[in-house]
Amino acid sequence: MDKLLVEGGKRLMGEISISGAKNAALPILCAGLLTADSVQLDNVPDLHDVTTMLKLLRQMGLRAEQDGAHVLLNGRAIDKLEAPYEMVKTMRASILVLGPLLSRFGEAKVSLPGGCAIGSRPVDQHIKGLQAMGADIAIEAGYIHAKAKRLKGTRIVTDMITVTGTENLLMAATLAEGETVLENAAREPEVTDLANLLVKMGAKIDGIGSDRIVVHGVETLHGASHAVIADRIETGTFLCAVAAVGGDVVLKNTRADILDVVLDKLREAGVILTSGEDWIRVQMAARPKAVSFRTTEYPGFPTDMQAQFMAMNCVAEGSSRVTETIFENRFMHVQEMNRLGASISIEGSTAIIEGVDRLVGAPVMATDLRASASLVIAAMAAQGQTLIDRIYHLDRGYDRMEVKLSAVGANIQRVRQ
Ligand SMILES: CC(=O)N[C@H]1[C@@H](OP(=O)(O)OP(=O)(O)OC[C@H]2O[C@@H](n3ccc(=O)[nH]c3=O)[C@H](O)[C@@H]2O)O[C@H](CO)[C@@H](O)[C@@H]1O
Ligand SMILES: C=C(OP(=O)(O)O)C(=O)O
Repeated sequence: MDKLLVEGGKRLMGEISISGAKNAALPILCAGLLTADSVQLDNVPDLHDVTTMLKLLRQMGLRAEQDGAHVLLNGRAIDKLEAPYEMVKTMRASILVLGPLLSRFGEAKVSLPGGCAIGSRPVDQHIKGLQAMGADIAIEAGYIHAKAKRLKGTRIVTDMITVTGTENLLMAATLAEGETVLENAAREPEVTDLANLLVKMGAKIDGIGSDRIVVHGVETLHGASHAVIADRIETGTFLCAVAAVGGDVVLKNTRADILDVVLDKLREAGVILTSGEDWIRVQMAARPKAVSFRTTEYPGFPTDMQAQFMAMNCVAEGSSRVTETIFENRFMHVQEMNRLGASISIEGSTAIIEGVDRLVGAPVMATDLRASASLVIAAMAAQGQTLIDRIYHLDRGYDRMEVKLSAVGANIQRVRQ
């Protein structure tokens, strides 16, 4: 099994190119199920989750040709309307095939995802929305089995804001009969990116980027070309790395306008940031100042950046409070950071971090995707060597993270033990 061996204490200098967003690429690949024409995608990141999604879509009969960041999809010959447990268990985003399959083919069978390290993560809102659109849904032997001759537009108010829930219902609504109103919709930039592709495919959507999306169903969708939006979480992860260890790095192929709150918090920590249309420069010469925050839905502070900021706070001057409001169990990195000498205690959904003068390398274990990234940052800020186990979590969502960081001066090696 692969591990990362990190020698800490190196400053970061140079340029990093940011990949396309995992959380946009995954729903966008599923949108290929909605048409018999070709969908041409660019800026698709090279990640295990993308590989898993392509495998899942191919076994349904979707043709997918991948050449680096280009992916060409064709949904003419789809003949299997099922997402099996073996795939869904390795990637929860597999649930995103449910809406498109049901809407275009009138049937879908998708394994229930089950819980994961960061929380129970039910999909009841996806089911509730599709039922409101007239789907007949049975839960049998761990599978969601959904049928509908043709989905019918309606007004859906989800109990909470859900990102993949909004995406599933949005895709389903494009081919439904009549008007669907999605109230309490997620406003994440990745939802907007998906909606922009759907419009290029002929979907009629109003309110894109707002919490009230109105979809006027059409009979069929056609092919389109689209470049996946930059990964704001990969961007934020590298910004936190520079904030924690110091340096001067330019992040290319990214956008500052989808990272407002994250950039504000970094400035509060003492980081110097400048940006242009598709780049962000991060400079850090001093020890960071501790920053407190609560995670919330976009445009608030993203839960997917919580662990990486905590790594920075571990070595910051002063104490901070970090409250997680989206997932009930997203502090699995705390024990591991404490093994490196951090001083973090947990009170309910709040972590209290007392910044320490130094962390010291030790063996640690990654428990989920962003926890893994936060351990890489903590290890880079620590003295000596840290061996990070279970990095398959990291590979699920980062495009060659250790290669990109090593190119700007980090000392990180992938080892097989
Ligand atoms: C592939 C993808 O895009 N993943 C992102 C997506 O996950 P995902 O879409 O799974 O997260 P949601 O936005 O759905 O979850 C938000 C909250 O709603 C709850 N919930 C959600 C749906 C539902 O039917 N019932 C329910 O109770 C969840 O358990 C969670 O507590 O948004 C999360 C929140 O920004 C991010 O951390 C993930 O990186
Ligand atoms: C939680 C995440 O992803 P997923 O929803 O795919 O588990 C993430 O990207 O941090």
